[in-house]
Amino acid sequence: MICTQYLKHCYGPSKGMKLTSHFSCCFHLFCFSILRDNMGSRVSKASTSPSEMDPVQLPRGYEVLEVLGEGYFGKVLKCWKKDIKQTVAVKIPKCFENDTVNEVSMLRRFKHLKLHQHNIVEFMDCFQTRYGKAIVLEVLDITLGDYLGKTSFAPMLVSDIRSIIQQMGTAFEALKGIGVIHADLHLHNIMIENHQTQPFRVKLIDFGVAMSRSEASQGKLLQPMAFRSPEILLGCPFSEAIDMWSLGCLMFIMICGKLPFSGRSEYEILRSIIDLLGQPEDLVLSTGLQTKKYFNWTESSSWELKTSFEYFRCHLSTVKDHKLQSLDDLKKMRLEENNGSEAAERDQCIELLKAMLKTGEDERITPREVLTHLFITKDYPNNGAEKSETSHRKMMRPKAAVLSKRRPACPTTAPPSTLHTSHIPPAGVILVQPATAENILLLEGQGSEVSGRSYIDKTSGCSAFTSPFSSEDSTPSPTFLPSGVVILVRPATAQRSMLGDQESAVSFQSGLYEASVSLVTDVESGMESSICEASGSCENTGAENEPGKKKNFLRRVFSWMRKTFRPCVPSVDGPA
Ligand SMILES: Nc1ncnc2c1ncn2[C@@H]1O[C@H](COP(=O)(O)OP(=O)(O)OP(=O)(O)O)[C@@H](O)[C@H]1O
Repeated sequence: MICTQYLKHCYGPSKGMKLTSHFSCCFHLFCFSILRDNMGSRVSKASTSPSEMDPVQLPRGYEVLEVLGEGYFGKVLKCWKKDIKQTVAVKIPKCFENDTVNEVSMLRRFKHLKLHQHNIVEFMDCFQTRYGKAIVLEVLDITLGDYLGKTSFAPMLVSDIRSIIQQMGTAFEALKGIGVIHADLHLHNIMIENHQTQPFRVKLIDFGVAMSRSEASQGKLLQPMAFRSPEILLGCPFSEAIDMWSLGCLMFIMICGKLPFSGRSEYEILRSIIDLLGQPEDLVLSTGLQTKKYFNWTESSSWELKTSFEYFRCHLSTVKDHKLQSLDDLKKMRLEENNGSEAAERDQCIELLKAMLKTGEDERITPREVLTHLFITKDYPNNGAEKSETSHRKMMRPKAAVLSKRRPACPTTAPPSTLHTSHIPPAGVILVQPATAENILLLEGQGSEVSGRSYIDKTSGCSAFTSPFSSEDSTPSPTFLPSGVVILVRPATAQRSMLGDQESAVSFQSGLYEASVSLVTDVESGMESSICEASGSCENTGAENEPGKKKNFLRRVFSWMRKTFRPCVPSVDGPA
C-alpha cells in the first residue's frame, strides 16, 4: 500500500526542494517510491498558510512562523518564543486521542538527565492546548529522510554513515541506560541539526510511543512495518534490541539507498527478512504469539514459513527493493575512487550492519557494542586526519576544502578512450559520486528550472552528463541525478550489452540503473500516475492535464537512460 501521507511529504514544497518541473516531480516520485511503504508518514513544511499553521490558540508568548512538519500524532510549528527570544519547535497534538502525556513525561525525564547531550532532542517546555499538552523543543533542521530525499537516496559515504551510526549509538546507549525503548525509529525520527553547516550532526526525536522496559509486554504492535523487528512481527518478548534492528534497517538504506525488507503486509516483510537473513531460530519462533499465523509446524518438528498461497489464499508476486542474496554482497560496493581503505572500512561497516540485523534479539548488537565496534573505532588510513578532529569541526570545515578532499577526480561519461586509466573502476564496479551535503548545497541554489546538463556541470565542476535532447528540443532537459550522482560506466561490449538487457541479471552495483528500469516499468503500468492521484502531489505541476505527453516524455528519457547507463555486470560474482 502506498503511503499517501509519506508521498505528500516527499513532494510537498519542503525547504530546499523545488519541485516545479514535471520531470523532477516524477523523478522524485520514482526515487521515493523505493521507500514508500510504511516508513513513517510525514508532511514536512507542508504549508505555511496561517489557518493551518495555527490549529490551536497558542499562548501569547509564542508567534507562529511556519510549519516544520507533521506526523501521525502531531503538527510541529516553528515559533518565536518571546521571553527567551529564541525560535523553538512546538509539537501540537492533532486531536484528543493523541495524548502527549507519555511523551511529555519521557522528555521531562530526559531533560533532567541532560540527554540532549547524548544526541536526543532537547525538551524546553510544554503548555496546555485544546487537545492536550503541546511540547516545546529545540528547532532542528531536516529529517534524515528529507536529506536522503534531496540526494535521491544516493548511497552515502562510509565516513558519513559512521558519523550518524555513532551518534545514534550514543542516543540508544543513553536510552538503554535508563531502560527506555524508542519503538518508532524511522527515517523521519532522526533529524539533522543543520544540514548546511553540520550535515551529519543528528538527533533522535519523537518519543510518542517510547516506553520503559517494564512496559514492554509481548504482543504490542510497534515500529513502522518496514523497520519492524522479527520479535515484534512474531509477537515474541522484546526489549531495547528492537531499536537496534530499526537502526540496522536505516543503516542499510544509508549504505545502498534501498529498503532491506519490503512488502505490503507483515507476512511479506517476514518473508523478505527470511530471504535475506534466514529463518529465526525455532527457539525464538516458539515464543511468538503470532508464529502460527505465519508458520506451519512440520512433521519433522520444525517451523516452516507458510507459502503465500497458504497465507493469502492466492499467489503473490514478491516486492523486492534489491537483489542481494546476503548482506555480504554489500561489501562489493565502492563509492570513493581515491580511498584506498574503502574496502576495509566497508567490510567493517557491513559487519556492524550484520550484527544489528540479527534475527535473534539475544545475538543482536547492543548500543554499547556499536560504539566499540571496529567500524566506529578503528583509525582507517584515509580518515585518520578527520578522526583527530571533533565531528563538529569536521562538519564546519570550509566547503571548498571538503569538496577538494571528498570529490574524486572529475568523473566523466566521456568516451572510455578519453578516460585516464586510473579512473577506470575495476570490473563490475560502478563508481557513484556520492551526494554529499556540499553537492546538495550547490544544488539548492539552482532549483529545478536549470537544465540537466548545467545542473550537473555546476555540481561536479565537469561535464559529466550529457542531455539526451538536442538544444532545439523544446522539452526541458531532465533534471536527473539531481544530487550530483555521476556514474562511471565501462564500455558496453556485446557481451555486457546482452547481460544488460536481461534485467534479472543486473547486479547490485547497478542499482541505480535497475531503479531507472523499475521506473520505466512503473510508468508503463500506470503506477506513477496513480501515485500522483493518491498523493495529490502533481497538482502544482499541471502535469495531470497532459498525461499522454508526460508518459511519452518519461518513456523517452528512460529509454535513453537505459541505453546510456548500460550496467556493468560482474562476470562471476554479482548477485542475480
Ligand atoms: N524539533 C524539531 N525541529 C524541527 N522539526 C521537527 C522537530 N520535531 C519534529 N519535527 C518535524 O515534524 C515531524 C513530525 O514530528 P514527530 O515525529 O515528533 O511527530 P509524530 O506525530 O509523533 O510522528 P509519528 O507519526 O512518527 O508518530 C518530523 O518528522 C519533523 O519533520
